[in-house]
Amino acid sequence: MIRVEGVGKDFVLHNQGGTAIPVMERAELEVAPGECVALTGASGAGKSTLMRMIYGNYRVGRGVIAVDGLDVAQAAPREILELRRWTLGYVSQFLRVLPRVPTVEVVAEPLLALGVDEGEAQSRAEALLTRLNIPERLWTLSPTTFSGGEQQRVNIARGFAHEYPALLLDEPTASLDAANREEVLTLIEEAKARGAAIVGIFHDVAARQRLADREVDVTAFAPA
Ligand SMILES: Nc1ncnc2c1ncn2[C@@H]1O[C@H](COP(=O)(O)OP(=O)(O)OP(=O)(O)O)[C@@H](O)[C@H]1O
Repeated sequence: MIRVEGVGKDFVLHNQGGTAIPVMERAELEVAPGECVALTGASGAGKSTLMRMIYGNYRVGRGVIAVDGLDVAQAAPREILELRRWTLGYVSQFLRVLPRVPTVEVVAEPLLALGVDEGEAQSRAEALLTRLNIPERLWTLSPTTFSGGEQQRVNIARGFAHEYPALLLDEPTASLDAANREEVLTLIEEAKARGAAIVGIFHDVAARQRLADREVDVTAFAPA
């Protein structure tokens, strides 16, 4: 479902005379449906960079990144948007939303974008918010003023609203208490069980050991 082959990347520092800093070389990764692969390696090793390339946020310098058969490295922006709508979900560490949009709409939005009926999208959003212990009185408010943990749970609810065949998870349990962490781990296990291919960054070692079928240390992809 996700295949990374011979991927390399340089960051070009435009504000420093266009200096090119190589950050990755010969990256390889393969994730099958129903499998969870954890990216490991010290801070700065390139875990987030690889994940952002898979999502199409960072341009791929060299090599192939195929997601459900689409080469993200060569795809047109329109194809990447389609891939994100239907196939590839991404739960980043931080929630980014438009101001004044109610929480329940933030969560339902990926379903509405797929043409799911409004009532159905709303009830799926409400079920996820309930599961993730976001009190009902907050559903009609914008999440912009929520606590860090509440925002993270809204972000997770949004990322799990549609059953994406492939998921990228960046520290999904980072600021959660024990009960909510458990709920999120269960959601991820359910996604695996229905066949989602998952790439995750988990600094939470116990979470990583529980969820990951394999670990890939990105330090191996450091430029020589
Ligand atoms: N937009 C950017 N421009 C220039 N350099 C960048 C950019 N993004 C990341 N880097 C550099 O690429 C390297 C890898 O960073 P990355 O964030 O991928 O590491 P990481 O393994 O995810 O680290 P952490 O665990 O701390 O999040 C770092 O040296 C970082 O400074």
